[in-house]
Amino acid sequence: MKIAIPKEIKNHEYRVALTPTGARELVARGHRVTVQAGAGEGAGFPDADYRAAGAELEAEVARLWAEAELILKVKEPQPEEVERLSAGQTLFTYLHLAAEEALTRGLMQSGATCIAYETITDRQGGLPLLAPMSTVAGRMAIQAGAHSLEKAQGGAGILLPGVPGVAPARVAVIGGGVVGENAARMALGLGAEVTVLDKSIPRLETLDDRYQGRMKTVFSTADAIDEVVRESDLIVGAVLIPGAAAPKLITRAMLADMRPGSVLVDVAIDQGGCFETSRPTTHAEPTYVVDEVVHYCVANMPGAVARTSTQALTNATLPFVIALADKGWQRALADDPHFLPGLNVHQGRVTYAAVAEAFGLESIDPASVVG
Ligand SMILES: NC(=O)C1=CN([C@@H]2O[C@H](COP(=O)(O)OP(=O)(O)OC[C@H]3O[C@@H](n4cnc5c(N)ncnc54)[C@H](O)[C@@H]3O)[C@@H](O)[C@H]2O)C=CC1
Ligand SMILES: CC(=O)C(=O)O
Ligand SMILES: [Mg+2]
Repeated sequence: MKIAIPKEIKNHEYRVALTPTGARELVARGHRVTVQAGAGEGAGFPDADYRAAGAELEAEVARLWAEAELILKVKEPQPEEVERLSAGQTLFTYLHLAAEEALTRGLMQSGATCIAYETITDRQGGLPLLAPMSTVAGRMAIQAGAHSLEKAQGGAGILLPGVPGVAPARVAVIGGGVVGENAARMALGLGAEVTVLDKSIPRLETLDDRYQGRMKTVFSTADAIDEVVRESDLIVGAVLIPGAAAPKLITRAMLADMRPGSVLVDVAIDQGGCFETSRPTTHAEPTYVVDEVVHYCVANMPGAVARTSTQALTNATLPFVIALADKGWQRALADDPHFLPGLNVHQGRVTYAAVAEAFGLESIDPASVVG
């Protein structure tokens, strides 16, 4: 199969969808891998490494897209990329469609088959292609939050661990899944006082057991959120309802209850964000202030640590890429009930119910298109 790896064009996105190691695996199976010249540079993978792995390099981006059967990317296609997509092609990348109606409609119009990393499932009920980047983003959320608490960034001037004689900061994490656990773990490691809120009792049990009560676990209700809003220096938004737009858990009115200089890090921003005042930001300008509360809402946090993230992403995606390349998308999805929910859009139809619901569109069962 002809597989193309474009250079990512989103603001400060340095990841690439495939490492040279991944390219070598595909080439060894008889596939033709074409990488856009310079695509791996931001992640520390020069063109020569891809060439050595048996991939071809292409400098002309229009030709790269036009000749591909399967396109592998990291971030959702930007408008000029949507225009390059055509019927008969398969796109495999993060899509987060429930947060972006124009993108959803653009992909429908392209006629292409669009498979999202973030809605593929596993036997344990997890999201195996989201998990590696959630791990990265969760860990980064505390670095970003700690930096934002500095006075020069608009923060309250609070050091997360405190010092002897001065209390540590209070950190609340709303959503105790992969992002949430990793954020909480980093905050604990830095010596902050940590509370995790989740709606899932089994998840709270796991966290309580794993961290032996070192973090406070709280069932997530409106009352519980009111309380952490009043008490926290840093709040991380890490909720997810798979494939759907994130629920707004902190409203603008509630910001009045936060101390000036408190910080909100909305990791769930890629699904629309879980705070009413969140809007997507970029690594170039990651924060803004509303009602004296600093907001950090970068939608591609792992892009900043592109080397680590690219390796972790390829480790997770490669088995699925191999299945797509070896079998074609229809057989690959039909053979694997956990791969099938990855299908979001096919030939103009939405095949993921939560995405269709977000925009009042009709969805069709993905099983009906794989035969
Ligand atoms: N901004 C970025 O660069 C990145 C963003 N993300 C995003 O972070 C979000 C979280 O991802 P994961 O941790 O992997 O998901 P996950 O599925 O592992 O965890 C989500 C948790 O939220 C909980 N939850 C749902 N509704 C809740 C509520 N009302 N209150 C409290 N908890 C609630 C669920 O029970 C679950 O434990 C997703 O939107 C994901 O796309 C992930 C990676 C990078
Ligand atoms: C999950 C995602 O959107 C990212 O890693 O950028
Ligand atoms: Mg986006």
